[in-house]
Amino acid sequence: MTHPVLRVEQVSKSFGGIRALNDVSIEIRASEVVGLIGANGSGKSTLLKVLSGLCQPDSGRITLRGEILKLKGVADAAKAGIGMVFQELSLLPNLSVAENIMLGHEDAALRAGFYDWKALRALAAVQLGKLGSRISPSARTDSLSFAEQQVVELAKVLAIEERSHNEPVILLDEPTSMLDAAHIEAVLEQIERLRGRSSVLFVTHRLDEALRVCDRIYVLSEGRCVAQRDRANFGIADLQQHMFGHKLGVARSDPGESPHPKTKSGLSVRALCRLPSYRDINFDLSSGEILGIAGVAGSGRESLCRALFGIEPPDSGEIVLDGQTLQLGEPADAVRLGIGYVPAERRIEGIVAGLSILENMTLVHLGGLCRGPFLDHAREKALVTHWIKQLHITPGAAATPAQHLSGGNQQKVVLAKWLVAGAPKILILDHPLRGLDVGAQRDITLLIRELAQSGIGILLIADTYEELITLSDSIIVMKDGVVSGHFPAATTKPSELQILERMT
Ligand SMILES: Nc1ncnc2c1ncn2[C@@H]1O[C@H](COP(=O)(O)OP(=O)(O)OP(=O)(O)O)[C@@H](O)[C@H]1O
Repeated sequence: MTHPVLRVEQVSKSFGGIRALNDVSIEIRASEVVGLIGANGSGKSTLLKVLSGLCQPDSGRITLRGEILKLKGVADAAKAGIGMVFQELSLLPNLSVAENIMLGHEDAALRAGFYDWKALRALAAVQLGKLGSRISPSARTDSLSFAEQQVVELAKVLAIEERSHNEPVILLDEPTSMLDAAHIEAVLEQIERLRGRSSVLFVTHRLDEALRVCDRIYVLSEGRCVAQRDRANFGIADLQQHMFGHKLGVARSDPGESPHPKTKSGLSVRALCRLPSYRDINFDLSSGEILGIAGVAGSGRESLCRALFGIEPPDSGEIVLDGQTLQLGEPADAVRLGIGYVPAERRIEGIVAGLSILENMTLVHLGGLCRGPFLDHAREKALVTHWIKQLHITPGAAATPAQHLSGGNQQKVVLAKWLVAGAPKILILDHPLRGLDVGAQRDITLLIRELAQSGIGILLIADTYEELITLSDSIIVMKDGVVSGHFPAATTKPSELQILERMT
């Protein structure tokens, strides 16, 4: 067995009264891919922040290759050979591949005070070569495909190898959570390539991914490390048992469940067009129906959803709700008319970081929570407390600032925002399960069904084909800005959707 490269011993970290890490001990051996999984709020990101120098532990010891490690910031971590790849790509699109890979370390290519561009490209080519890549170092980054950009991102992290004169330790924070199926595959392939060049700590909510690429897996629960085993000795059910203390049932439609109470009321979209994003879009969404939209990034589906919430008005066409033609100049119009929107980019569009859970949940509905001219604080508090409990939001104090919540818990707050003041007529859900642990995914899946059962029409963009098929009643496929097909979900297979999305 190889020796540990990185050893974390009894590390603790608290934020106010919250113990985010409680005596956590883990180790990563040379050339090993180690998985780190846990429910939302279990401490995964906090551990990565400690290891990348973004925050200091309160107690405990970290050693790297036998030497005690004290990190005052990310620059210290990079010097020691620890690099982090964040959820989203951090490359500068208008720079060349070589400039991105060597960013911050261009002095390695300085000759008599001038940049030697040939030397810079050669240094970058060395990093790309480590991953067996043939991408040209002089290519502009925004001319590359997503998968190629991901290779550049990893090559950039691998460049710390020369600076630290050691095999790097690479921290991957949910690198697949924002991606569609094809891109997830590309990232998992890159992780396989990293094995043997570096030691990797891989955080993911997708247990099947952890079981596929990791040699060993650690499970965190409420800030403690509760299990650690080789991949071969774990199964999905065991992992869930350790994460939640019990096995989870599967949130599938019960075949005996009565059909959604669909009615003739609902949303109709006619000849909607916004060039170059989409054109001639037509569909109906009845009350109580869940309509899934399949399509790859750039198919126009995100832009279409934004039009239906008044963020990006269409050039032409008609949006009709319950027989009334809507003029959606801005999101406030959509909210007033009963349309809710849970965006994919919740941390940017969904959450106001400086406000509390309570303020975030009630922000768009204050009018509906008033008794006469005054805000009914008791009712507001009772509703917010109800949804905190219903969605298992932790920490559960309504006054907690939203920026102190883990990513998954922030997401639950954004969803609750549309539920506190009575149901909207139409709810647009853009990747509603993204970033949630498997338990929360199951809770939200059941909740989405209940919302549809209660008569809300739901327009859904999902992370995976399976999620789209399981949740939807019917599915439209968008390709290059037009609707290329409309199918009942029950008889559609994931492979068919994949072909339809990419068919030319
Ligand atoms: N800056 C902060 N201030 C206060 N509390 C914080 C802060 N950062 C994290 N926490 C709390 O620490 C706990 C662990 O959070 P962390 O983000 O590490 O969880 P996580 O496992 O990464 O969750 P997720 O899967 O949802 O991203 C949570 O209860 C969170 O609310």
